Amino acid sequence: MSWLERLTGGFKKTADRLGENLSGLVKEQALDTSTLDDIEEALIASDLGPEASKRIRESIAARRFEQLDERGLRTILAEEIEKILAPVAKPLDVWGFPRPHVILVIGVNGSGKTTTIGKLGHLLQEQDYGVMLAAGDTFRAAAIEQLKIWGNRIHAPVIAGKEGGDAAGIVYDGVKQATATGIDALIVDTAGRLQNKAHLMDELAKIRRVLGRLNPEAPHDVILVLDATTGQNALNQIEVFRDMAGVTGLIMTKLDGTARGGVLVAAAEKFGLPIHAIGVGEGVDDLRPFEPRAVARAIAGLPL
Ligand SMILES: Nc1nc2c(ncn2[C@@H]2O[C@H](COP(=O)(O)OP(=O)(O)OP(=O)(O)O)[C@@H](O)[C@H]2O)c(=O)[nH]1
Repeated sequence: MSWLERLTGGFKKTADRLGENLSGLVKEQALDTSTLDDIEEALIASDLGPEASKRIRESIAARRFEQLDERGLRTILAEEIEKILAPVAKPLDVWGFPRPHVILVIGVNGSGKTTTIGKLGHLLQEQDYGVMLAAGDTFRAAAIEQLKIWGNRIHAPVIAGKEGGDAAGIVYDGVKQATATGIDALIVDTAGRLQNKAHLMDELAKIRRVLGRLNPEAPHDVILVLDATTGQNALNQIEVFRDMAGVTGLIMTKLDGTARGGVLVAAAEKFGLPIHAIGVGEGVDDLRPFEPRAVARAIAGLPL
């Protein structure tokens, strides 16, 4: 299957849900206030968030339709969603010099962090960048093992230590080795225990201090991985991690398994942070930067 086919397939549940919520709302008559209210509510119920839903409602109202059928409504929705997504759809750029460009990856356990690191590494390799992974989530042995498996899968070296070891030390070793071997991008896994915020903040602060001593510009990116299936919760996580960890961009995963893909639009409108890529599956090729138009049409349930 091509990426576009996987994308449409991935957003199918989201599009179906949106379709159900919107069904029967537009009748063969001019749009009145109560219909606009219903449309806005349907968008909120489809996880697009109050801000984006209101914005879309206002755009529809401003167009002063005499008549609007369901297909017409979907087309406008796709256009409006595209406008919201376009400013934030920014592929990750490996710009840091001296190399390596350091990417810290953060997010709560189970968000798909480790898998995303593997897929992101593969994506950068496809652009001819040399990639190294660092197992900075030393809290669980399984996380270290899983990162090694991904390293094998994409043929990227993995810097890892023992369970319970010092994450900042791993990152230090990672930068040293990446520098020595001419690696372009060092992708660092980090622990994701939000339950113990103070400890997590200390750990991230220490990683930053160590990195800053090696290269004042590092980390060049701090990417938060979000699990789309958690809906509103994903938005709360952006708020918490933005304030705590200085998030510079987002990757949203698991958009394939959920009817809550509208949360991508909510995140874009509410936070305006770059969204570097989206994940629509567990395979190595299932993470990509996205075309705002294609995603908007997939969410609206229109052919791409
Ligand atoms: N369907 C689907 N599953 C995904 C996607 N990304 C990750 N997963 C799955 O989500 C589960 C959790 O992913 P991990 O990468 O282990 O998550 P993590 O955040 O590193 O979690 P810990 O290792 O527990 O810290 C795994 O089973 C992944 O295969 C995606 O885009 N789509």
